[in-house]
Amino acid sequence: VPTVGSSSLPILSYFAGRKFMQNGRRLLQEGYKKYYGSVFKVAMSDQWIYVVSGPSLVEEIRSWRDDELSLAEVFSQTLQLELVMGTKATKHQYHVDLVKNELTHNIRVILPDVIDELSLAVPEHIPTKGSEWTKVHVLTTMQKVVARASSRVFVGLPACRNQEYLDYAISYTIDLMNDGKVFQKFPWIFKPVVALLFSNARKTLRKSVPILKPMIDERKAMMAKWGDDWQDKPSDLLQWILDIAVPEKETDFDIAARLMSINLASIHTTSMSVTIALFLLAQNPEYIEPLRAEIRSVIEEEGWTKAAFGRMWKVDSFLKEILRHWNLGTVTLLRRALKDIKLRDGTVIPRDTMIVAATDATHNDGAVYDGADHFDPFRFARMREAEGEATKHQLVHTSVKYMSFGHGRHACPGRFFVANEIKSLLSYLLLNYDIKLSDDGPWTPSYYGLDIIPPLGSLLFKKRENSVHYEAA
Ligand code: HEM
Repeated sequence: VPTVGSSSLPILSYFAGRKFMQNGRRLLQEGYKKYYGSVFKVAMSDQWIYVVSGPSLVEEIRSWRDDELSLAEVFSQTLQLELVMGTKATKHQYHVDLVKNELTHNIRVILPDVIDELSLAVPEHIPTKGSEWTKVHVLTTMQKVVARASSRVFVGLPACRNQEYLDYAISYTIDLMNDGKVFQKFPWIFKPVVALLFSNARKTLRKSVPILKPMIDERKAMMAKWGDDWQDKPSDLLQWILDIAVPEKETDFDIAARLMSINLASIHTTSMSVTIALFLLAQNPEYIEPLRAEIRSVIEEEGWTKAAFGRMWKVDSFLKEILRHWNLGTVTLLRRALKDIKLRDGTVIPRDTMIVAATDATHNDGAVYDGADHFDPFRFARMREAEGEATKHQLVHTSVKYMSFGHGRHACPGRFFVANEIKSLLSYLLLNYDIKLSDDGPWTPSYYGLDIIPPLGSLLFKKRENSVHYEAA
């Protein structure tokens, strides 16, 4: 397997790995061009990653079984997940299926709650006065708003308004990443002890348990009294988890660990995407009116409903184009080989290495998208207008050409929910606020290692005179 950006010799590849943090995106694009349709490898400071490109290899990767190429095992060793979260939540991840099935099928029912929560959380976190411009740090504000709206459907009231719980929900991801950096410094034999004694994520998770406990106890009492169903039985992730966890005799810690796993997958991905969207709008004010006009007209006809968000083709396209052009990670479909994997072309991916798809390079390939290096907010809306193409170019549709949510069996199960959540939030913001750049200036997209660096500055927000009353239909 050819190497890009370094020598294969261990010491040289170590230094190349450090360089990868700065110029990883360029190296992946270089490897993609040179070895399109085959496999190349790049050095990261602690491991090699094998990169595939082209439709047939992406299809091949996604077709391997989980006991051969595993998504769950990608970070489980480096982050010592079993010790941080316990065996139950790491080994039997039924909470992922609950997102895929229950959450997705209930979007119409839970959307009014999301909208209700947003309508309270946004003015609280964007406290404008009269017609003055107010400077707002966008990423941290969106984390708080998204954590609260998402928690409304993950744990319901009152925990979704408990600031301490929300802080844990937000910090869990950051704690895990910081833990990973600490664990990396120890030989494997000491990692379990270090994880048990020093993991911040484990501490955060433990601190969330007493906050959730009264709700868990109350719901368990209702389940004991009424069985499977009762009037006003909550429709939220906590309840769907309890429906399985209680007969399985899982502990409160196991239940909290499942909730935190979903917070991990959802809060930062969503808030980063919204933050990028807001900066792009402030930097390109000409995008705002077409979006606002579309939002206003469909909400006037349909109310704040799933049907309305389904008809927002321009908003959908704008969001899809953001993730096409600046995907949150340069690669997706991350998998760890649990044994030597022999691909159809004879390439062998050695056991215990990571294999990924070159998502950013594919998305920015001129042969895949016309004018790929140009951000074209309404490209997907135009593509949908062609005969028979209306669903193929929706935000939630994945393919070998569009892998921002992965592709195949493990494609992001939260994407249907998040498409509605982001559209609700963006609609609320655009109808109620004017937005412009602050003296922090515009966002210049860049990546560190495999990840995008989201906008870290502030924007100015001003309440619009003709704000739209926000009410779930
Ligand atoms: C813009 C926001 C989001 C992006 C860009 C995103 C992207 C992704 C990607 C790339 C994957 C890996 C897919 C693969 O490797 O094949 C993934 C997995 C996952 N996502 Fe998302 N996601 C987002 C929001 C959410 C939300 C809101 C939830 C929950 C409500 C969620 C839940 C999950 C879960 C549980 C998995 C693991 C799937 C599995 O293990 O099979 N995501 N997501």
